[in-house]
Amino acid sequence: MAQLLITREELTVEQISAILNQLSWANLPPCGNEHIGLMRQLTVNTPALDEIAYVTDGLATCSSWGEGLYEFGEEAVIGRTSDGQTSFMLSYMSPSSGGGRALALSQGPYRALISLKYFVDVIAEPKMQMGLATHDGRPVITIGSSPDGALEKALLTKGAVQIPGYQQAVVNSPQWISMAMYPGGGFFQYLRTEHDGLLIAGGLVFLLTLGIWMRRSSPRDELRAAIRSEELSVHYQPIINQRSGECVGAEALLRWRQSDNTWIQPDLFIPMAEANRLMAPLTDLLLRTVANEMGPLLKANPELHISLNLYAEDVSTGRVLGVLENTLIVAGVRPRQIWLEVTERSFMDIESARTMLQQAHDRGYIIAIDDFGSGYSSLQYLQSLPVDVLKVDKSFIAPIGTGAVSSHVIYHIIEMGKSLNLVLVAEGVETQTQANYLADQGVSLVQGWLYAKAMPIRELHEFLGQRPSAGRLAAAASRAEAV
Ligand SMILES: Nc1nc2c(ncn2[C@@H]2O[C@@H]3COP(=O)(O)O[C@H]4[C@@H](O)[C@H](n5cnc6c(=O)[nH]c(N)nc65)O[C@@H]4COP(=O)(O)O[C@H]3[C@H]2O)c(=O)[nH]1
Repeated sequence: MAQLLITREELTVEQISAILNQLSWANLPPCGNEHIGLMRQLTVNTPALDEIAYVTDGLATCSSWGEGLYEFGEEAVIGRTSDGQTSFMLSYMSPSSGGGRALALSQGPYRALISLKYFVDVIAEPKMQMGLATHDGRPVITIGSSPDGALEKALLTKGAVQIPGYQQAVVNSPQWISMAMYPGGGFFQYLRTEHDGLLIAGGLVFLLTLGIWMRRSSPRDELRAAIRSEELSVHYQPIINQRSGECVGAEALLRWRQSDNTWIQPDLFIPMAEANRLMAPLTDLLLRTVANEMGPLLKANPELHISLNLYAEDVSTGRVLGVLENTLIVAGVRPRQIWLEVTERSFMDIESARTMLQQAHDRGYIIAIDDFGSGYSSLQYLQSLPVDVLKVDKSFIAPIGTGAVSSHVIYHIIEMGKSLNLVLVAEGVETQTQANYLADQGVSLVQGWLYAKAMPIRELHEFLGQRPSAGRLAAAASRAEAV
């Protein structure tokens, strides 16, 4: 886990430094429409990033969310990237993004802000404590720390001192110290306290085994092994028509549950898979699992659809079309029940993307643009590609009803979608206020925790059975399975 936290940190810093370089190279007139549009597009397409601000003399003159002056609170510089170009500081989000604490990456006049909450999402194991500190032991983020301050003490000693009553693991990188602690005695403590003799006698064997285990259990190797042993599973998040209350489909989302029952979030392991060329096997696993688990339900309910996330290379190579044929289509699912979600990141090679999406569209699949941002280039893509559905990213839904500057952006996105005759799906709907606003604007397809979180297939069957108009879906699926 300590290694995973550092991996997330390093991948995030690498990705965001590249974004800041891109902004500097673009050299656009500060705070003009094009400049704000580019900052917004980069923010929306980068899950880790909450906001980019353009700063002069400690004042932000504009940000991804528009114009408007605001002052940064007291910031503390805590380190620099190895090339010295980007510095890290503990900072604050702007008032329109909620004002919480943030890690800022600063390069020239740009400040990229990442909410500290982002790093907390790494684990879902309640007893695990985790912390990230600067290389000299100053805590930056702590997760689940206990009142005895054990985690903070361990971080200050850079993990050199073993805190009684905990198992602890520490990983050092040139910039960071990452620590994971678990209460109670574990295997290592048992060996150390009770069986010193055994430890010495077996030391050589133990170290050899540990060496092999450590080599095998880098996060990358664990992910590879998890894909091979199908340790990853798929959860399904319902998509609801809020006018009729019916569940019209579901989005398939990958989940990784490790052998110690820790859940790892996709926005951590997917970048790791991308960096290690593991995305193709991951997509194959997704499609196989969805065909097995949801195939009968979809076959029996022609009106129900499944939304699948494709990654950039799935789109540029077109390889995924063959995999779809051999999995979902063989299982009797109709192409129009399959929505392929693609993000703007897939359009780096726009010509290959256009060819693949056109082929997919011609075969009857529905093309959805995911995590849609409102930059100028987005509109350009929308007009030139065979797109049917626009999935409005949750970052545009969250500000609805808060009075934040960014809350107006959603209105323009909806108008744009309507003018292009696209079906709109709002993602990340959490409150009734958001749902009412969307209904008033004519957006009927919604997805979010207000209705349901992503769930395993068995719970999806129960969910469908409980919905008044959708009970027939589950019943029909059971009949189909029985045949
Ligand atoms: N705060 C909040 N969040 C909500 C709410 N409703 C849904 N979400 C979360 O929003 C994400 C929606 O998926 P996405 O934008 O496609 O974003 C996905 C997608 O880009 C990627 N991903 C997940 N599964 C796959 C996959 O099978 N293949 C590929 N290529 N990417 C995947 O990982 C991203 C994150 O997935 P998840 O962590 O499952 O996070 C999911 C979902 O759990 C809500 O009301 N509030």
